[in-house]
Amino acid sequence: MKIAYLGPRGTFTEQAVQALLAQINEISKVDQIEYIPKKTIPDCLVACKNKEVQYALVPIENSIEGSVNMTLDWIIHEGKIPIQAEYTLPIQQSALIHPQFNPASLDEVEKVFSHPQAIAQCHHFLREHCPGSEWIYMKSTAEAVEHVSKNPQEKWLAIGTSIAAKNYNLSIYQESIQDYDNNHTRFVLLGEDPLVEKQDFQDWLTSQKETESQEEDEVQKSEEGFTCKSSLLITQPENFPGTLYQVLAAFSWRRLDLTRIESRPTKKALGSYFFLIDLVHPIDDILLPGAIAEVEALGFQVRVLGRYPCFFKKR
Ligand SMILES: O=C(O)C(=O)C[C@]1(C(=O)O)C=C[C@@H](O)C=C1
Repeated sequence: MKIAYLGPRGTFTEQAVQALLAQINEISKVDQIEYIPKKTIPDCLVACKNKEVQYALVPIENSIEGSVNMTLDWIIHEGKIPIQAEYTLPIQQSALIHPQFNPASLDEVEKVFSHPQAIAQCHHFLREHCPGSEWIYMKSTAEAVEHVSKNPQEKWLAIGTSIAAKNYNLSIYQESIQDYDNNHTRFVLLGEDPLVEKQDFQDWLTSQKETESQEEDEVQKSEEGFTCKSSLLITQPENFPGTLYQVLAAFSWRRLDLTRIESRPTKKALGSYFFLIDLVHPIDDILLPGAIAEVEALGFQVRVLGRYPCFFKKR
């Protein structure tokens, strides 16, 4: 089985894809996996659409920076590949420099390289510690680390993972430089077929709850049933007043728990939007089909982008 992810080696996405598949493998054995690094998010998704790989793992949302619009827009406009799983990874950004560059302070840094999401997560740090620096966006944090590693003579800094620092022989100047401690990125696995059967996931959850050594928040999440999600794309019939209210009412009176609502441009006209809604529910939710039917009866189109299990990093 082949899975594309945003590479090269040493990205956060690589950490996420390996951790997700390890968890899935605990639930039901998966075939031998070949991880295929791709240079960009669209490259991952196109490889999946063209069946060069069976699955693609891409970032979709960060707790500091918000949505990864490239992923959202591709899912909406380009491909009809369903979401099969979600993985949430804590993100620790590190300031990395070449071992030959020995600055007295980061004031000396002339250029900072990283992925736009990573730079955005460290704005305060960069303004305070590297005020004169130029910020240069790369396709991934690992690409930035690799670039700095190949230019020992430069006064450059990369923002990336400590694993990438090791892979490319950079020194870790400072760890955990993101502006907010609670930094998490959600990733989604896209593919035609589910990797985990419902019943297997249910059995696994039950066994997790029974394990006393479980981390507190994991147990809480499982007990609250926050383990299965549905993502819906809702298109409004026309822009008449109160449309969003009508959609929300269908979920609200059924007490369906929305975790995210977002509008994205339909790209047809200024002011024309899709609504993207994520909700958490028990694995066998019986209320959701009724809510979808009600929204459709109001004249909206509803596309289910996926109904999938959610995983997160065990501490
Ligand atoms: O550049 C990487 O290392 C990635 O895996 C991409 C990415 C992203 O696109 O959000 C993943 C997690 C972090 O939020 C920063 C960057």
